[in-house]
Amino acid sequence: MTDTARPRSLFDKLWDAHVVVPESEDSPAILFIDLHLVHEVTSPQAFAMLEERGLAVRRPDLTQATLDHSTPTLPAGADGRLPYATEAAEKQVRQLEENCARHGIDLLGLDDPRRGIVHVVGPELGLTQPGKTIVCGDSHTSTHGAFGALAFGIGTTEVGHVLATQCLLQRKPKSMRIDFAGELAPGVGAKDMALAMIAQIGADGGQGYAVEFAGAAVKALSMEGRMTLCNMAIEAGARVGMVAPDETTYAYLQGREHAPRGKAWEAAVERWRALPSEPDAVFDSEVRVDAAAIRPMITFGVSPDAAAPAGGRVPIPATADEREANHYMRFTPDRPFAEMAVNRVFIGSCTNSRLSDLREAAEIMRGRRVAEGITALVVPGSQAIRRAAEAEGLDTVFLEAGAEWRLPGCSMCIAMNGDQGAPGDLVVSTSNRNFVGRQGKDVRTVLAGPATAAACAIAGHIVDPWDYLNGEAACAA
Ligand SMILES: CC(C)[C@H](C(=O)O)[C@@H](O)C(=O)O
Ligand code: SF4
Repeated sequence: MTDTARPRSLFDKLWDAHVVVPESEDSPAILFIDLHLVHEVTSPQAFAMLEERGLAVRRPDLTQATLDHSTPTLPAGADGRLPYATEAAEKQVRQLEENCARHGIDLLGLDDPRRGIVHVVGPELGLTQPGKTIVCGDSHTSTHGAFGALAFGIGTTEVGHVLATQCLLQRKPKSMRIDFAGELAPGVGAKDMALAMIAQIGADGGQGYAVEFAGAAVKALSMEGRMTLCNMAIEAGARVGMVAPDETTYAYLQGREHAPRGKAWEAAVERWRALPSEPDAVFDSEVRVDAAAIRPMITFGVSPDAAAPAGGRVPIPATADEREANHYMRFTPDRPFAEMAVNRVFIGSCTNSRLSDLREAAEIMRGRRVAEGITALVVPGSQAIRRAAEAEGLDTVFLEAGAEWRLPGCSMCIAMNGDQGAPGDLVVSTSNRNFVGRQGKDVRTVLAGPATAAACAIAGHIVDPWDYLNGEAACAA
């Protein structure tokens, strides 16, 4: 039962407000879900389950679907056909189109000017709002927590449960607050914060916890930066990452397609202002990260916690796992990262494909050329971002630098659509997972922020983006 006298955290408030039936020893709580996001990979079996049981979708009005994982990022060929990687990919797309049509679910279809990666379009359309419970059959649903929502990934069976009932069985996780104290150095971004945090607490450091990111450096982040940070919560093992809503949040949301308007907007903001954790709220675990000490980061292993400053040296592997990871990555221990040659660069994914990310990459690429022999792919997170980037000429910057400018989707983040590295390639990627084979068979992935990835494309090897940034940052380096 809720102890109303206890000072509550943002997470407590979100949880309490959505409990339909409280948790007991024998049974998890039943939570009401305010927004269910759906994509083509984890929904086919869930819809099939509904069919088998003759069930309808309980709340199509609270369900939003998009196509992102399997969609090509190259346009249709001369025959008018999209270059799908496999028949299975095309089938997934068709299946979601049919399922949405049958159940009256709004789908951001292939030709929809609002289509994009599920975790990019939810916020963009103003569907993601403070105070909501948001689920999706996708682990990076934590991204939406950037708005002060309780958002987490669920499995396909649970997707079926939510489609059928708009509710979900859940046990309340423990709570953790990660406080980023101090101010970031110039040229350091949210991705660097995420990688530094994961390196500090480990890829399982957040397991079993709902994490609230707090502190001056988090407060100073844009919504894009907060989304990047919450997106990576899952890579620290936490299913939930959150940031308390504030003026930055409201300014981002106001006027968006699904945001409340007029009097309803004012009432909503008033409700949202009551959400942040109370000063005395108690967390099961508290972590402090020294934000000022963070440098542009990269990963050097096959787990996101194997992260270090890009300007440093390859750590000497100490355990059997580290030796195995090092063997796969083929990095020379104790040598500068800058000696490690790069084959490909991917700028995109739900972690780093928003307009601010593209601007950051373009700032480095402007007036420079991608190094000989390197393929650089820039994939905006949504059609809206693609249009906005083109309106300010970022596409020209990338193309003139010798990079490719593609259509929105998950693309090389997971390589389900055919965009992938060749065996042995070293790929510097702004995505969130560096697992073995994630970007193609035997591909070695180095995770980084957009500025670092762009700088690596220009240099042809791993590099600290501070080498390319002028003014203050260069002096600080
Ligand atoms: C395809 C989907 C189930 C998966 C996820 O849950 O995260 C994907 O988005 C990923 O990033 O690995
Ligand atoms: S961009 Fe990558 S991490 Fe994000 S939803 Fe797509 S596959 Fe998953």
